[in-house]
Amino acid sequence: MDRSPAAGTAAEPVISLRGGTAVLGGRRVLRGVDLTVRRGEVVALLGANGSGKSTTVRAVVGQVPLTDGDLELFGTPLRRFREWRRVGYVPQRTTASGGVPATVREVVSAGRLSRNRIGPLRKADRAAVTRALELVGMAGRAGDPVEVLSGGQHQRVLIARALASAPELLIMDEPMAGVDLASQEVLAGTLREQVAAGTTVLLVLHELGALEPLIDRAVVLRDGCVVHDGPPPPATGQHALPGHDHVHPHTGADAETIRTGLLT
Ligand SMILES: Nc1ncnc2c1ncn2[C@@H]1O[C@H](COP(=O)(O)OP(=O)(O)OP(=O)(O)O)[C@@H](O)[C@H]1O
Repeated sequence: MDRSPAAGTAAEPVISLRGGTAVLGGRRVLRGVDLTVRRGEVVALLGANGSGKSTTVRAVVGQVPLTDGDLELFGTPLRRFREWRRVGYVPQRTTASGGVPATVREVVSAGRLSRNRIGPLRKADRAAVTRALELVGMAGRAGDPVEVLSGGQHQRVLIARALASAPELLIMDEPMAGVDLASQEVLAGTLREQVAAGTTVLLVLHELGALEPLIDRAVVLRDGCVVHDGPPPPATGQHALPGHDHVHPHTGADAETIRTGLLT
């Protein structure tokens, strides 16, 4: 899919990670990762279980400190970067609430806080929250407690929270994992709209599946190192990549992602 800017002008990097090294639990889990994502690109970060995909995106959003290497977001070194409203982040298999009753609208509204001081949302914020809920097909559930939602609906709410700030860069860690087929369809459509609107996207995936038509480039990790950076591996060939031994914990739901062709 060609969303590149005018011929001859390379889009500027939105994410620039050079030689990223991270240590967790006394182990080097990232060992010199280079990752560049340019404006308008859709990049998939692939690799076996434990290869460092989540750690890489957590480092990009400042949640895991780098012990070595350089990281810039929108051309600004991470330590000086303050414009977090430009970034939407959906972590892996998270829950939207920690036991405190919260409605769908409240959770999504949290995505606007980065634009405001804590306090009542302005009219524009309320409109953005409603729009984000509409994007993921959850506007009719705005007043429901998140506890009553299915896993897939929950994920849609978390993605709406990330979209509520209209981010220029959207980072999602395994957005389809454990998500029912109906929600997969909605999420795929939402992502397609975001990409069409020019949003830059970094997706952690364990396989391209139905999202493949959207992906411009794939970066494959193995043992904390980049072993491929280029065209997405063919759908069936991905598992043939050296070192690919991913365990598939969500067989039922994920098996469907391969066949649905939701984005075609
Ligand atoms: N908080 C932590 N403390 C210690 N080790 C950790 C921590 N988080 C991750 N690791 C280890 O770092 C390595 C990379 O983990 P990471 O979650 O980045 O891999 P991944 O490629 O996202 O895998 P998966 O597909 O299973 O999510 C793994 O060996 C993991 O066990």
